[in-house]
Amino acid sequence: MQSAIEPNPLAETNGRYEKVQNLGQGSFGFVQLGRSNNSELYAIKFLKRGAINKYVEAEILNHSKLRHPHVIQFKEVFLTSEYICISMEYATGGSLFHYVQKQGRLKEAVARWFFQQLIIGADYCHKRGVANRDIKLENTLLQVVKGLPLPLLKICDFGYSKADTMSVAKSKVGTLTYMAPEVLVNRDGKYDGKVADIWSCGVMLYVMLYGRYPFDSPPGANVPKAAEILQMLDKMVGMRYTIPEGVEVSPEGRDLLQRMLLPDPASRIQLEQIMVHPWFTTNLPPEAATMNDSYLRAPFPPGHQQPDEIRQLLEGAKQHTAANASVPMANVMTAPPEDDGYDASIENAIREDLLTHGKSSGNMQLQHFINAHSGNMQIS
Ligand SMILES: Nc1ncnc2c1ncn2[C@@H]1O[C@H](COP(=O)(O)OP(=O)(O)OP(=O)(O)O)[C@@H](O)[C@H]1O
Repeated sequence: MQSAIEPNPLAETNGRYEKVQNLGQGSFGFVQLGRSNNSELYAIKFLKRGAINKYVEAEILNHSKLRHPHVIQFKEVFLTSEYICISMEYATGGSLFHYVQKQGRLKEAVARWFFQQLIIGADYCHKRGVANRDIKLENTLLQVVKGLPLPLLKICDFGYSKADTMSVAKSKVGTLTYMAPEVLVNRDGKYDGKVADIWSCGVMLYVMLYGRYPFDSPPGANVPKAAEILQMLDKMVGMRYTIPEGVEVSPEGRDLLQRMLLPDPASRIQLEQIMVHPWFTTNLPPEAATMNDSYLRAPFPPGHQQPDEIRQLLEGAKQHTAANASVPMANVMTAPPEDDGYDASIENAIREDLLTHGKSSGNMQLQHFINAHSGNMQIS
């Protein structure tokens, strides 16, 4: 039975979707399982219409551009009086985070199975011009497929409403553990998101193989202190990640990890190189190596929502609240508001603090790294 406090926005869709159950709550919205009027199940993410800003918009548009077996399939965006709703493929197997947590750590062959799919999915996204910027075990879902010994991996969550990197740090300390060092210190967003994704994939591989994070995240508080982030950054820059005792990983696996977790983004291994690395190519089905060429060429099916249509829908949603949501979209197209509602002051304060602490730490290697990547060459 529907509880009074559980929202059911799908009731407004005139039977297009009906709510089946709640799937979960994120920092910026909630997700429900819905059944469409042709009896298919979809995961539907609900974000408050007022929460739409340029980041949410970009991320929804990015997701809509992707069509690949290792990316959660975007279906459509629609509005209810209070929410913007993103309908997408429903992954039945939970997140890879829970899978790894349950097993403690994964055998090398199992980790490779997931990692190969992660990299092929990321390569497709990058070739479509989309960097995920929030790759982590929690954002990779599993699809159980009959006849397959292990679930398929699906990249999901294109950073809806949290594309700004330090906003992630503020909202969820855990995400910091996947963040590339150049992202942590960067002031002006001029890092390469695709190269940063490779770092995050390296952290994921490490966690799958060792059952722990390579660089401990700052403890406790919701908003981590700059000094704590600095300790983590120091380990990243010095490549001091812990190798737990008693865990055997092949030399090829360790070599790949080391190349992915290189602090200097320019020296970090690239996706094309990962895809020919001997650890990666072991047991790789021959068709997997070239599958992205076909997916990049494949046309979208008829009826696929076009970017302009999505933009128009979002624009309408931004302009109109519950009270006047029924105004036809054609009547609500006006210039986007200047203020997108995003308050960067806390993030900026943490970052400035971090850079100041780094500057005065006396650690030359750290200072050098910060100089090179903060976007402010005056720190010396
Ligand atoms: N396509 C999907 N299929 C199945 N479950 C999903 C799907 N998308 C999201 N979920 C589940 O819904 C829950 C909420 O997801 P959501 O993306 O809103 O937040 P989150 O990623 O858990 O947290 P945050 O927003 O803070 O990163 C999660 O448990 C997630 O696994």
